[in-house]
Amino acid sequence: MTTATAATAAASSASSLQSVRVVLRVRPLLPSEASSAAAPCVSLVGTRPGGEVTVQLKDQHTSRNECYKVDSYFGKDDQVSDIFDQEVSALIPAIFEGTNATVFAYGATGSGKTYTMQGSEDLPGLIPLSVSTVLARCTGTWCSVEISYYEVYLERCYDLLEPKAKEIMALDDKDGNLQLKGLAWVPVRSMEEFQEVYSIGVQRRKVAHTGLNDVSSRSHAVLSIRISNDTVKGKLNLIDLAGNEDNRRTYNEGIRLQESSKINSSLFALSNVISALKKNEPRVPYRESKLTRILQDSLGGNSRAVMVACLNPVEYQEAVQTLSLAARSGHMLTNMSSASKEQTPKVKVDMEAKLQVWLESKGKTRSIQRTNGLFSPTGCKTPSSMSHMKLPKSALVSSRTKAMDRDGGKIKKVLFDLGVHTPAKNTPRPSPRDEVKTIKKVAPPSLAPCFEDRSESPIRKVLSPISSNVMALKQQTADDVTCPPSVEPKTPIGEYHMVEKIPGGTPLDKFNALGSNLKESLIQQYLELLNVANKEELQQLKGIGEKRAEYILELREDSPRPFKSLSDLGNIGLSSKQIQDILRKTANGIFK
Ligand SMILES: Nc1ncnc2c1ncn2[C@@H]1O[C@H](COP(=O)(O)OP(=O)(O)OP(=O)(O)O)[C@@H](O)[C@H]1O
Repeated sequence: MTTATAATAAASSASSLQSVRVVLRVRPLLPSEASSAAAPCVSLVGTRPGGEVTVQLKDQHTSRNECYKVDSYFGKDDQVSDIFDQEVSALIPAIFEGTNATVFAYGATGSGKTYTMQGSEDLPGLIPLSVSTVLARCTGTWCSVEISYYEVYLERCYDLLEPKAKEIMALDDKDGNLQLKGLAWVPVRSMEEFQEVYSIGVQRRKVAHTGLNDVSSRSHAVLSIRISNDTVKGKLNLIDLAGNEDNRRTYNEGIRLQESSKINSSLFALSNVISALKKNEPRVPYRESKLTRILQDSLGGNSRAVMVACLNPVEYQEAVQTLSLAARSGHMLTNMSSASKEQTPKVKVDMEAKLQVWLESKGKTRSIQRTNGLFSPTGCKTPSSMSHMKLPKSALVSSRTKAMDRDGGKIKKVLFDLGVHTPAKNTPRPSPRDEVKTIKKVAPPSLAPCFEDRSESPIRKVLSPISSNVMALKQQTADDVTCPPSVEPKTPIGEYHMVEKIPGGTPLDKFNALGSNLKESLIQQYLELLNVANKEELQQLKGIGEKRAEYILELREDSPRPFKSLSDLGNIGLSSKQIQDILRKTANGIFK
């Protein structure tokens, strides 16, 4: 057992008490990634016996870093069987008492969700491990086991066990209970039977090659195991969610972009549901997406859930996005590097996630390079950091690719060959030669190769009084864990003070200072207006239409003052050029 698993072992007894546990799974570097100059962005900084684990995300290109708390952590040396033993197996006895449970793998595309849920021949995932455990428990009893397997694709449900992709309808019965009309339940009595049925379904699932994953899942796939005996029926849902996608990186177009927009909005809806459940809110928004609708009887109430948040260790932005959405689920974000930072980053991240969903639901994407590249310390990417954009084919053959192999029209039984799952200590680990070890450490890149030349950009000049006041933030401890200090650019908010005197300055210096202060004042007033104006007033502002005004009001519900600096305008989908235009027109208006 590794250090991380030892720390989480103590937590496993506590796991049965929580309704939603969030566990972090960081996959190893793939051979194709190991050769790039990327260093891991995630590290374990502290554990508390029987309690949470603190992880730090750190961007190697900037000084930005964040700490999050999760219920447990599984690193590159941990196996899926460790996750099963410590987090999932505890859910199984409850389904024999009629309680439903859900385990879902959540994360960006290529972060290892399918690897974790489905696994491979040699290293079975949580799905086969769960089925074998359930079957073993049923041996010698009157209990029957059935499985269903379906996917949610473009907001519609399709049965993966039916030869012709049959659509399933989610309906309420007369008692108000959810029924998935048309869904096939197939009895399974052995792992062989399960393998046969499941591998056919796996091949029917919609996957496609994208810019980030050779075999990217385009749907959420739900494998349900239902047990029934004379008195009870219980269900365990095991869900391989489609990856949260950043279309700036995937280069998705057409149908891929449409898929991606639905994927992202349904994941966002899922995080809203979990957030509402965690906060015990009276209304849980199950009906916001098909995914949450079909999980209505397995999320909430006395059901229990485990969210496995999967991370690619070299993708900082993705990691932030994954952990912040998981944090929206009421679980994680607890510590930033200073008291003053405590609120802003969460708000920013939530806004980012919201904006992404909002824009993508309208078929648009936003260029973060254009907005963040100018204003944010995270936006300046070096060519080496962009090397992930077109990955060569992975040297590892994905489990799904293997599962999709055909041999003379006959489906190969390649998913796994497993009887009953044995505890982790007996599970064969990969031989040392199979382990991916190469993690390169690189010197921090210089700022020179940034897309935007900060010193020359006209808007950068306009913004210089704001973005230059970078200050070191105070180090803060989270319980006994310390997150390293960080710096964050801050925009002064509130009273604006005109600099009246520049000691020793020439009349021209004074005049230039006045101009710069006027610009700053204008920006501050504009931001302030966005923070306080009502919808009608917002609509009258240049560059803010009705939809954007509504969106601003929505953001203000989450955070009273969401606009603290110009970079926050990126969060309402305004590019740097648009911001520049707005400010220029506003300034022109003054002199009319
Ligand atoms: N723990 C791991 N150890 C070794 N390789 C892994 C691990 N996790 C994932 N991989 C490899 O990483 C690649 C991407 O994994 P996977 O297909 O599971 O991602 P995903 O999150 O399901 O992506 P998508 O959302 O696009 O379907 C695959 O080649 C897979 O074999």
